[in-house]
Amino acid sequence: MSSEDITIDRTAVAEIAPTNVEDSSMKAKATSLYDEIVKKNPFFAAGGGLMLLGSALAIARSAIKSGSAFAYRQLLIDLEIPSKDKSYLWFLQWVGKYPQRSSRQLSVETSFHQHDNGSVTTNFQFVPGPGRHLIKYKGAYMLIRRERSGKMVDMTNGSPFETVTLTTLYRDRHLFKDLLLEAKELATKQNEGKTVIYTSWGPEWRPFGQPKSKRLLNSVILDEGIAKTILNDVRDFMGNGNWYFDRGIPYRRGYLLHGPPGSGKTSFIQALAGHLDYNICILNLAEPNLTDDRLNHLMNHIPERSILLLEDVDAAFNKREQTKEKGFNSSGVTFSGLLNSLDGVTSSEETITFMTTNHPEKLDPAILRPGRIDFKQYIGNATLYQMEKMFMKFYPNEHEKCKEFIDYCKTVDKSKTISTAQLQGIFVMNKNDTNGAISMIKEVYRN
Ligand SMILES: Nc1ncnc2c1ncn2[C@@H]1O[C@H](COP(=O)(O)OP(=O)(O)OP(=O)(O)O)[C@@H](O)[C@H]1O
Repeated sequence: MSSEDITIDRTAVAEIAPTNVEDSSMKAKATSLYDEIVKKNPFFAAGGGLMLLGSALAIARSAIKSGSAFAYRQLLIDLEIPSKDKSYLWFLQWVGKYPQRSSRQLSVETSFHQHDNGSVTTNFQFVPGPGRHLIKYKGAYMLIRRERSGKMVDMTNGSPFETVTLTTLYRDRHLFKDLLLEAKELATKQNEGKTVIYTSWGPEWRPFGQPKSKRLLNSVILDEGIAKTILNDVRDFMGNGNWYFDRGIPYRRGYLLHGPPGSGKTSFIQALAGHLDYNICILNLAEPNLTDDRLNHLMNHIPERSILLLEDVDAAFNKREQTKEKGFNSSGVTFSGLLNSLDGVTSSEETITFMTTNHPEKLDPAILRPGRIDFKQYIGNATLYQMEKMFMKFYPNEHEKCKEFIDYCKTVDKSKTISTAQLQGIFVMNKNDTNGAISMIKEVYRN
């Protein structure tokens, strides 16, 4: 080190020295102040200092917490799908088939698939069970949380309420819509060419079993011209939406099919729904725990593209009689409840309601007014026309035997009738035996 350096250093020391003197006196003051406040103060001695320290830490922790919640809100986005929403089942089906998925908690969903030849296969689908799962969708990671509410149980069907929450980066939020549309498309594709039959589960409509292969319209044999007349009327109604809207008339039409049991009323309505590419919502008004409120709610929440079928509509007209064993023995639906529900259906889509009854004489004339029932059709027991058609359907090419069968039926007293369901039963029991079918019908008529 040169002498010049030493000189400079000394000068620097000389400059700094007074400051250091000031500093050390300040430090001494601070120390004595600290001793005064902290060491000699009984409050601090009693742990107040620790309390202050704890509070400072708590504040810091809550600041970190709210900071991270803020960051979460800014960076991530959640989508909740409750089990009551339509898209819930679509999503579970979709994710069950999604390949890029990592889940360790699985739930099984068993379904039966009926093939066209009638055989049934069982399918097990593994869907994410309650817990956390991760998927990668269109390049974005999504966390799936499926949660079951332990306390809240859906009283109508005993199942716990569930939610699925999807979480992803805020910038990928548009993918939620893509994903749900994809799930809906998949569900629709699975139902293509099939008829979904909905039944009521408490206040909601739920698919009953797997979608069924469409029943061909001509497989239900009604008396001459009836099927065509009904089909034309429904088609005409469906094609005239604007006419109704322009005149402010509710866009709905009610049909009543009445007649003896087993004449094909329900089968025809199901086949008609399939023919029009509609699903069907079936509600039996004789159901003992169906109330006016439930009926009203269900009728106002019909799934899209569905025909509503109210079976045994006369049940609403039964007098409430009390029996010793069962209390009130009629259904919970009242006549005025049914009328209100029929009048109150508010849907932007068309509403097609079919009603069936075996006892039209029990219906109050109030239900028969247009707007409630616009089209009434009797579907009776088998006529000769239907007998011939059914015989030829079961035994194609057996023209001779068909003639023999019909000739015999012509001789039978007109007061003796047989339902088409009974007739089908005879043919089913004699699959390849026309003689067996002929002798069996003779037997039936004799008794
Ligand atoms: N006209 C018909 N053509 C073809 N099959 C029929 C016909 N009528 C009845 N069947 C068969 O009989 C069974 C019962 O028919 P369906 O339930 O449709 O009768 P329904 O008139 O609705 O009876 P209910 O009034 O008791 O409800 C079905 O398997 C159906 O296939």
